[in-house]
Amino acid sequence: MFIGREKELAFLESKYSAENGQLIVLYGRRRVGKTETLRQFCKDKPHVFFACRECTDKLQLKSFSEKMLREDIPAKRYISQFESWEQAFRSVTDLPSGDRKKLLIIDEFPYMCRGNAGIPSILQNLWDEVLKDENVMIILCGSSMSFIEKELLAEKNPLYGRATGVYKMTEMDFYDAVKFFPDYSDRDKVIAYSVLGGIPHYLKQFDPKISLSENIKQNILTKGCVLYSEVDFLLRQELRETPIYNSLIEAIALGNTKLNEISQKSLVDDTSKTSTYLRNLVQLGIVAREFSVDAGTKERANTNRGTYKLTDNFFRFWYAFVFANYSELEAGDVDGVFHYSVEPQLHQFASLPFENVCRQFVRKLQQANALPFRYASMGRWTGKTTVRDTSADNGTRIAETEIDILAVSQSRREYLVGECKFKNKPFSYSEYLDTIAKLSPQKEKADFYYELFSESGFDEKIIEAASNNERLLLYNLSDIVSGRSDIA
Ligand SMILES: Nc1ncnc2c1ncn2[C@@H]1O[C@H](COP(=O)(O)OP(=O)(O)OP(=O)(O)O)[C@@H](O)[C@H]1O
Repeated sequence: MFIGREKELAFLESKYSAENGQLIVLYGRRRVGKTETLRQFCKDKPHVFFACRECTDKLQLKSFSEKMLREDIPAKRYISQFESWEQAFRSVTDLPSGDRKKLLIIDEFPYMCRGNAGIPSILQNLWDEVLKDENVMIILCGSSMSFIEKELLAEKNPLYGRATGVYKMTEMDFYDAVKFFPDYSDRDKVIAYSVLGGIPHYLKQFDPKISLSENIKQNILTKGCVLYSEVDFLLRQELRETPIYNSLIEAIALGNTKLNEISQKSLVDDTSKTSTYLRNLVQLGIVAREFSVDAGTKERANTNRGTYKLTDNFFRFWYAFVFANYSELEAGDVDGVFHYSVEPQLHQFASLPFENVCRQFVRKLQQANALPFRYASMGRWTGKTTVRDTSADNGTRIAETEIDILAVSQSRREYLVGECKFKNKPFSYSEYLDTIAKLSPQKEKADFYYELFSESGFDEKIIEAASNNERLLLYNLSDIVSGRSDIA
């Protein structure tokens, strides 16, 4: 069953119905669902779908010719193979499609270019000369992010400026991801998303008919299953020096977030080298460099600033529980690892991804105009604040603090402070007071709203406070997971 991807399909449809030739580049990390989305898009349209292989240029041209000459085009009557790529690409204009667009999809386009570096310039000449004015749509698809971003779309590339649309596919959001296990409880949906993230290939490995625990055991921890070896496979495919990347990712998974911490922990010990390696992981969509929501452009440009987080939930899980227990799992002790390592920590492990789910929920509220104001930026806030400390001389001290969600309006006169709790007890009134205290010094200058998100509800005192305060909004797990915007 095909799930989600409405935005991607709407983008492709809008290009399909536009006049003039369309040259589209669609790319994204491996397993993100590019091929499946393209198949869904073209399933009710006349089209040619060519998947490039890693092979010589001659073989590629031969396979491409066979594919095109299977269509009812004039060339099939007098040749059995195209002599050149120029001739082959030109034949797109002959594809029979009635009055619809002639649609050619080239999947794994980087393989084609690897076999023949001249392909982009052949395509560019033909595009300028003929194709751009024809009723054609050519989609170039690829997963090699560095090739697409640094070469194909770079200024020096012949195809630069020709593409009429460029779309980078990213992982599914929480709301689409949980459609892979519709019968799970809300709590298990959050935990399953915390384990697998939004990559459809990973989500698909879970059997929605069996429990979350059984799925983790059978489909991640058991040697031989797809997800057991996926991380290794992906790193080997995309990067050289996998041992170094392994130690860097493990360092981040263990909670090291700053460049020098990661450098020391992974024993790379050279921050500029570490920074280069991390950049590659960011490009692959495995790691993200985060800044406090109020960080300026100067801070963001400084390579030593920012904190690193694993954005890919599955990688985070894999390094925390598979990599860390590799010998036991290799020996087949799945139940032992699950019982002693995964089960006791799983709930706590989900609390960080839960914050991300709540941010996605806030974004939904904004899209539905269900927030008290429109925010211009939203994210985690980190900074210094004054906290109560009875042991200090004046009863207070300055401490580093974090706010899970801070949304700020364009005028910076409205602030929404969100706190997320994924735990087995209700959000308490004193935790609410702690939240209020975090940004207290600036409060007089702006309007503050509080939104609290809790897995296990709220204590009576907060519920009463919220009933008398329209600037305090409470959201339960079922509100957040359903994504409904009419509850505020
Ligand atoms: N929207 C979706 N709904 C359901 N299953 C999906 C969806 N997208 C992808 N999948 C499944 O996830 C797996 C990976 O998808 P796909 O092959 O399209 O990814 P890709 O980005 O083309 O990967 P690669 O670059 O590694 O070839 C496939 O088994 C596919 O069936």
